[in-house]
Amino acid sequence: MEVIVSSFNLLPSPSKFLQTTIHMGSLSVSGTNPPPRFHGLLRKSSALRFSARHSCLEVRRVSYRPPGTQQNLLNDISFTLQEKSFGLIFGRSGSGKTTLLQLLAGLAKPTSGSIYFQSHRSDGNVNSLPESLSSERVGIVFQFPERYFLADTVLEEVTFGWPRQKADFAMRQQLALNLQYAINSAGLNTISLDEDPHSLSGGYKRRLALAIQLVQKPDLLLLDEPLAGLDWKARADVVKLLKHLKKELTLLVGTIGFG
Ligand SMILES: Nc1ncnc2c1ncn2[C@@H]1O[C@H](COP(=O)(O)OP(=O)(O)OP(=O)(O)O)[C@@H](O)[C@H]1O
Repeated sequence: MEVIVSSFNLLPSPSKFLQTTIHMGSLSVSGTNPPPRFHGLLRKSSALRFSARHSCLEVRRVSYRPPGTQQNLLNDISFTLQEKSFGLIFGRSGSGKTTLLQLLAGLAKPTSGSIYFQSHRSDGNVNSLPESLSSERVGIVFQFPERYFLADTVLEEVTFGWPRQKADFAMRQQLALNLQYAINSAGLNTISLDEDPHSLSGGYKRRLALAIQLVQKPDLLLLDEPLAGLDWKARADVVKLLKHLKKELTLLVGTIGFG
């Protein structure tokens, strides 16, 4: 099994394209190129610069063995991803991409190793204690997210997880701002919020899935095969949207790639 995490903003040389190869079991892969469908996103992110103070997602020596099994699905994985950059995990089907994303989203706990946000000063030294990835700070969009739509309207779908009891004014104001941010950021402002989610085009369904996560204003957004099942036009649409989103948050995408 193998998983490759590729990013143009891996530390410690942010201006240079670096590729981290993650060794799993006895196999390793090197010299592999990212899948072409994400090239535009990766090229753009190489132009990013460190800000005076920046925060990174740090994955350190993470291994994972599902409870009750004898074999590790992930072995000794380490990488760093700078905030507001785009990272790509690519590997063969069954190599563990989804498992890694689930660990990052806190849906399962690593058997060993650690996952945290670390803030750095401009000289590269750490600035504070590591912070855990709380569920409010991390969003995850699963493969074919439209299969999990439950509501009758776009508005209900985006606000599905909101508190049902009466919120005070400050909270309602914050929720309204978050809603506006999610709708605008996901490019849903051209459709009616009364629309049935199931009647949307493939590309708009993916936009809606993104809006559902964006409404909680995460720092890190994880996407599992965000282009799967889309035609070329919808794919281009989603890639364009991701390019826009990486200006505001850290994106990590899992996708099939063979090198
Ligand atoms: N809870 C579990 N117990 C045992 N095996 C598991 C468990 N979860 C996943 N697996 C196995 O671990 C391997 C990695 O699965 P995972 O879904 O993470 O791979 P993937 O790279 O995302 O695959 P794909 O590209 O096909 O989605 C697969 O062989 C899968 O069957």
